[in-house]
Amino acid sequence: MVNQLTPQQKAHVLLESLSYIKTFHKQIVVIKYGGNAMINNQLKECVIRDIALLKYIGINPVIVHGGGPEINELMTLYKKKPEFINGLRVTDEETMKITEMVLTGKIAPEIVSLFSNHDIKALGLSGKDGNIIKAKQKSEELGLVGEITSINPELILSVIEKGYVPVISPIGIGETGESYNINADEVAGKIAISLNAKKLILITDVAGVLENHQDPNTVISALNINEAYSYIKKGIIKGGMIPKMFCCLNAVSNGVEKCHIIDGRQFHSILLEVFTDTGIGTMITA
Ligand SMILES: Nc1ncnc2c1ncn2[C@@H]1O[C@H](COP(=O)(O)OP(=O)(O)O)[C@@H](O)[C@H]1O
Ligand SMILES: CC(=O)N[C@@H](CCC(=O)OP(=O)(O)O)C(=O)O
Repeated sequence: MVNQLTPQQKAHVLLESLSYIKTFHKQIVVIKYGGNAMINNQLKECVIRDIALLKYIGINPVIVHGGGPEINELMTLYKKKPEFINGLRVTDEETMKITEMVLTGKIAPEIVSLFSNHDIKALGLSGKDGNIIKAKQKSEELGLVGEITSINPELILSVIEKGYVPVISPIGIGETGESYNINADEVAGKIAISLNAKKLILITDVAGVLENHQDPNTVISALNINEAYSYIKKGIIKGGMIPKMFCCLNAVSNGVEKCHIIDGRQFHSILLEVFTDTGIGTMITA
């Protein structure tokens, strides 16, 4: 499982995992698995194996998955041009159907199957199931993009209680049962808060928050709320990283101990971030 690690890294992972098991037994860790980190099958398999390991040692992972690139692909197949405003997909009725097909019809069942290969029982849940994610329209121009109005953690907690790994698609349900498309980072942050999760891990396609985002060797390994705001003010944190950072800041301001932004393109990034002192991505705390 940890073949790609150096012997020193392996030893460190083992030692750290012993103290981790004590601290984290039965604790909930919410992991947002973004679409950009799903492109390579080998990496996908590796992410699932690492999460399976967390489950084996008694941690309760909850997955919130994305799938932006696959939604783009299916839209293109249907001759629709993906369009974004501030990182959010403009979602008309057809796009909403495509989004649900991809997220709850394809990606969630695929993740469930990958867990099943490791004897882990996982359950795909649309955010609509059991009113997990209630939402309303965010803005006229974005169409069916949802703003979360409430999270009902009941169903997720009972699924965890029964020993399953919940795999949640970022779809919300409106007042009259209509579907809303919601950014997966936003969903992961709100679900982490509602579950009183110990940690929120956002898996993305950059090495972490970078001081100079042309240079992957400038990862900022730890940030607190004040530092994060100052990086946003200075324009160092920008674009797609801003909503991600706000999700983390909101989470750590509301009881989640630590958030991690890590690189899904790197093998075993979850284990390296969680079980080593320095980690490999960016850790955000209050
Ligand atoms: N300081 C920064 N460090 C790293 N990435 C940054 C920074 N500022 C902006 N970004 C941008 O944020 C992007 C990550 O956000 P996004 O593409 O929305 O991720 P995802 O698809 O995983 O949700 C990076 O690819 C990068 O272009
Ligand atoms: C409103 C909005 O933009 N929703 C996202 C939902 C999926 C997602 O967030 O996927 P990634 O994490 O892979 O980007 C979308 O339609 O792409």
